[in-house]
Amino acid sequence: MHIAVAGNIGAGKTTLTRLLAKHYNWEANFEDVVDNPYLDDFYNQMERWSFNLQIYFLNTRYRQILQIRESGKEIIQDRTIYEDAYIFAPNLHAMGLMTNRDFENYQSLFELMESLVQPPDLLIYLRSSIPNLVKQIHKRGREYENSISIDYLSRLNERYEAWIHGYKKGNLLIVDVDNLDFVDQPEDLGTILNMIDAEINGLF
Ligand SMILES: Nc1ncnc2c1ncn2[C@@H]1O[C@H](COP(=O)(O)OP(=O)(O)O)[C@@H](O)[C@H]1O
Ligand SMILES: Nc1ncnc2c1ncn2[C@H]1C[C@H](O)[C@@H](COP(=O)(O)O)O1
Repeated sequence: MHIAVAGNIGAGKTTLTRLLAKHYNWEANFEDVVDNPYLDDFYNQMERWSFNLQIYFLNTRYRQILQIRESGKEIIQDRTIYEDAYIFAPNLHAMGLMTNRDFENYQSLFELMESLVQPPDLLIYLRSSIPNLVKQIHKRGREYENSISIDYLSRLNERYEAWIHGYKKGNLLIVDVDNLDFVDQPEDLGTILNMIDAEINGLF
């Protein structure tokens, strides 16, 4: 079984992935942030590093999906390849931070990869307002993320909402996280677990 957690920067994906992996005894697969060789440079100079970063994420995410399916284990994944290809990359292109030829090249590679992978059995989308994202990005305190603007987050959020609205690849659970403190309030985590239990029971 492949469960994936999707959501904008700071929505709580990594935190929830950890909690769910522990609760259900699933294996957790995280995205490559600490060892990412481009992220710091990207936030300093987006136009210069956007293509490099997108190829890096595409490569690492694709390898993750292949490994998830080959393992046959129950795995929860922190962010999907669809978010790279349907949200981040087109947003950079639309903002003039990725050239047409780089974006076409990227899309062509993604189309090939997409034809070879299966979507998750369950996608959990963490929906968050911009003020909540800003608060949680600051709480996390990664220095290179200080340059993230409200405009950038808002554009991403609009693309997330459009993507989720049309998501038909598999089962989808939407969780509004603005008023859910699953870090310090056990009953809020309980609310999410009940929602997930209902989804999982419906899968089998
Ligand atoms: N629902 C929540 N309630 C309280 N704190 C949260 C919640 N979700 C995330 N956080 C905190 O916000 C910060 C960012 O969360 P994180 O899981 O790293 O987000 P993401 O992986 O989506 O970027 C972390 O410090 C985390 O503890
Ligand atoms: N595809 C991506 N393009 C640009 N930036 C990305 C992409 N995927 C992740 N990121 C960034 C956003 C954050 O700064 C870090 C970690 O993501 P998070 O949502 O905090 O888990 O990588």
